[in-house]
Amino acid sequence: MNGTHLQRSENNTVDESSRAARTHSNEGVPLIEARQISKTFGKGESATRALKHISLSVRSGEMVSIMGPSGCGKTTLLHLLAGIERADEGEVVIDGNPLQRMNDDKLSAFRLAHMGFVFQTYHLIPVLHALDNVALPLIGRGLSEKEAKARAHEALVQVGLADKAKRYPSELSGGQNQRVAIARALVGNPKVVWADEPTGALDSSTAEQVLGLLRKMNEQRRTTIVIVTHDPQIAGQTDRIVRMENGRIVSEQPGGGAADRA
Ligand SMILES: Nc1ncnc2c1ncn2[C@@H]1O[C@H](COP(=O)(O)OP(=O)(O)OP(=O)(O)O)[C@@H](O)[C@H]1O
Repeated sequence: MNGTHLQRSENNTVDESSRAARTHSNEGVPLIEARQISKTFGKGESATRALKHISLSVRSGEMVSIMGPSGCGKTTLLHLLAGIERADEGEVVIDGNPLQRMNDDKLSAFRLAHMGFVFQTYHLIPVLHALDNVALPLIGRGLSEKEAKARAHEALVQVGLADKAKRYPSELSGGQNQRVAIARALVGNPKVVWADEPTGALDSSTAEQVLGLLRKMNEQRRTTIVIVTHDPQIAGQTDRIVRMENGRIVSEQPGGGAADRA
């Protein structure tokens, strides 16, 4: 990653960051590159070849969805791209950084500095209220508690939940918890946000709201977003739909998001 750019983004307010993002010089350049990656779980007769020589390139500022039948390898692909799991073969390069050359500590630090995550089941810490959940990645990066909380508050404003800052996950609805998770994903101004079935547990109107927030993040900050989804309505609003079957990519086609931008 370009350290100078990143530092500048971290010091910006939300409005300044979107202005900086619009003039982002890397726009359209590949940010994520997977080259011939494969992954097998287990050994011998019980082995599952989850991914078979997948190559995929995602441009900076792009919003991409990954679709396909259950068990075809979508989550595994997301985990390999994000460095949550390692490929058996091939390589993943994020903004010029080959993930497989990093040891586990470096990889964790890289994820914390440059990536945000949104999961179907939110993955919020139950004993922390919304503000502290959102502040957590910044505390992990070494920001002071005061600074982290100030930025977390801004992020909660962005997702329309400033008034719920002191609520615990158990006191919020599914949609509200997912908005807190999105605030947590965006608070550090990451280059890329990975979202695994972010609307899978939500009703359709709440799902639309959540997708709207991801799209806003993508449009205003030019955050690159990769979404795994079963929902054609969600995928249809992204720039590109990547379809998988049986551990392979079988097609790629433009989604409605690309047309909206044109
Ligand atoms: N940790 C694991 N150990 C063993 N097998 C695994 C593991 N993780 C995934 N698999 C297998 O790898 C294949 C791909 O799984 P993956 O979760 O990536 O599919 P998916 O397309 O995301 O499915 P779904 O849409 O149901 O979430 C499946 O056959 C799954 O059972």
